[in-house]
Amino acid sequence: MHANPPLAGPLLRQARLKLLDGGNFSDSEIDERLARSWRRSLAAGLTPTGRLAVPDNLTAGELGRALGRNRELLNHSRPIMEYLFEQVRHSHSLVVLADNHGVLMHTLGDTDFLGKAERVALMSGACWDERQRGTNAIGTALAEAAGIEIHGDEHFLERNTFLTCAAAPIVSATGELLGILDISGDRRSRHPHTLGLVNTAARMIENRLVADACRRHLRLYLHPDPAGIGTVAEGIVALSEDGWIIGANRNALRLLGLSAADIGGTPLFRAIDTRIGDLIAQGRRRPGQVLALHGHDGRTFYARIDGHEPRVLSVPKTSSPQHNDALTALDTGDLRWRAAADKARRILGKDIPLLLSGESGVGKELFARAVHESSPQRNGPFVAINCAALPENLIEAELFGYQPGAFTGARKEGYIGRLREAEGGTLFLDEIGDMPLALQTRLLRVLQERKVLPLGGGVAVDVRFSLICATHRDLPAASAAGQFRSDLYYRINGLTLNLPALRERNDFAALCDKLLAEFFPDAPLAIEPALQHRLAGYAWPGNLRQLASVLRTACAMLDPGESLIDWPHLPDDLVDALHRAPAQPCRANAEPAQRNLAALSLAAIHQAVADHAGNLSAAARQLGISRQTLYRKLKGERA
Ligand SMILES: Nc1ncnc2c1ncn2[C@@H]1O[C@H](COP(=O)(O)OP(=O)(O)OP(=O)(O)O)[C@@H](O)[C@H]1O
Repeated sequence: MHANPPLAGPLLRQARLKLLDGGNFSDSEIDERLARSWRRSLAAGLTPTGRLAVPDNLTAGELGRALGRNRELLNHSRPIMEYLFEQVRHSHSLVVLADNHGVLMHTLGDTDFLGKAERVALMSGACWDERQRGTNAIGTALAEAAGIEIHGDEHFLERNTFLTCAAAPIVSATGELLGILDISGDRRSRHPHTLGLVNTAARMIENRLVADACRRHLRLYLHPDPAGIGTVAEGIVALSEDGWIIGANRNALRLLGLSAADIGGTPLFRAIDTRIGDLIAQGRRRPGQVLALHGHDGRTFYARIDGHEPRVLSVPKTSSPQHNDALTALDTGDLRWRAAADKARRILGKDIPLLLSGESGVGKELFARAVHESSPQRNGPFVAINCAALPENLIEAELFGYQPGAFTGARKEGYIGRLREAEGGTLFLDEIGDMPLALQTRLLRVLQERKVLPLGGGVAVDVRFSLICATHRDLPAASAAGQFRSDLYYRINGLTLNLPALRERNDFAALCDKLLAEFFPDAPLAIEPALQHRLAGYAWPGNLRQLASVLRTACAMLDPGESLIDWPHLPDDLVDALHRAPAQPCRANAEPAQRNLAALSLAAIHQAVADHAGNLSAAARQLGISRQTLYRKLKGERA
């Protein structure tokens, strides 16, 4: 990130005159990023003196949903925006946070320098995407994914040339651009250090977000100088239990010579000459102390280790979707899920059996299907067999097939069996831990010899398929207890992946959005933010299966035209369960973004309803209003 060199006034003026005169400026006359941005603005059909075609502000409902989606970004940004505002308080400036579409989420500061129209344009809900407003610091920082200053005549639209703005991107632990932090003011108040200030503040927000997103993981806080640890310049790296980098801030990527694409697909020892076991041991021996680590190129890093307790380690999280396959389509951002998908991709087409473990309903079968669809044999069949659901007397015939007339009741033409049906594709054996012992022996033979012998004799037939097994049982323990053949266990677990329970995932909001979009692809549905926060804190014993079913039911409860899911749409048993569960603190609701009376009162209503787990009478009592008034207000908001 660097400031674009301030353009010499006459040169810029010349280029601008040509821009105004049909866009015939020469790229070499101006900064290259500015030239790219003016070209993009022209390509979007804008003219510097044109009017904004469509009013582009979000409606209150749309803004509410956008705020809900960006809750974490907002929570971590607000204190730093306040700090930033203190620094620029006397310079007639605004501190602005925009989401990754350029929509303003939160603004702080002095609007006296703005006329009425400009005030509207800089309110929460206004969109500053380059395609709508031409070159401007927020839109251009988004398009360039870099910090940038846009001053006066560098703005594309004449109407914005009274501004001076500096903006910097905020990037997640997995390398995704989350939003933009910006300072905008009157062009006469330009200060040479504003961009540096915004860049630093954006890094501070980013570090808070990364540390929070990775709080359940082993984390390294790194710097080449021990005194740099704990400062805004520190690198933060999150590691999975087996030492893979599953999250990092941009400082860490730069220090380690990595890029965002390496997150999720790189073990730490590729960058640093150390093993995860040694790190954990050192962290335990010298908690909180700074260790010296060495890069393979001889460089020394200093690091503080955090989160090295095994309990903490066993609950890891996110990295970045760099692939365009069926697994990516299921990826909603959870670090641990994504690390599992990254590992699965490494064995695609390699004849290594995959064993999926995880609680019931975490999505093992969907994961297995996505592995198949991402693999070279995706055009072959995917044959799924639930070993727990087949009657014991039929399972053998079902799996291995049989010769004509092999047993009473058999089809007279015989049957090739499910294993042979999987030829050239993937065989998915669900609940493999529930397979009877005798059948385990036969299955082991098939897997070893790659041949199937049908019941009733005949010749053994060659089979070729990829094998994925799934279980919610502890197979090593079942092997030790003699309930599962240990040789079969070793045969099927070429790679074991444990899929996280829903309560352990960090992508609850994104998962809800995905499910709602699946149920109603044409209508954007959302969950009321305070309710969503409450749902995110629930234990979800049935995991994704339960969440999908709850959301499907809630959608069915919506009145025609309604698009916001709230407490009255939830099934009673879930409301009861939430009622019994302790309420999670709801910070974002305690700090409403829209600081006007109506929004404050609505926020108070939602907080009260959430505090009483959807019990409207109790919420009304707490608020000192009648139940009917409360209901009317909730209804009125949705109308
Ligand atoms: N990533 C996902 N996106 C959307 N829905 C999902 C996802 N994962 C799981 N589900 C929902 O959860 C249900 C259960 O998923 P799945 O059958 O794959 O889980 P499982 O772990 O194999 O369960 P079991 O152990 O009980 O067989 C699916 O039918 C779907 O409704």
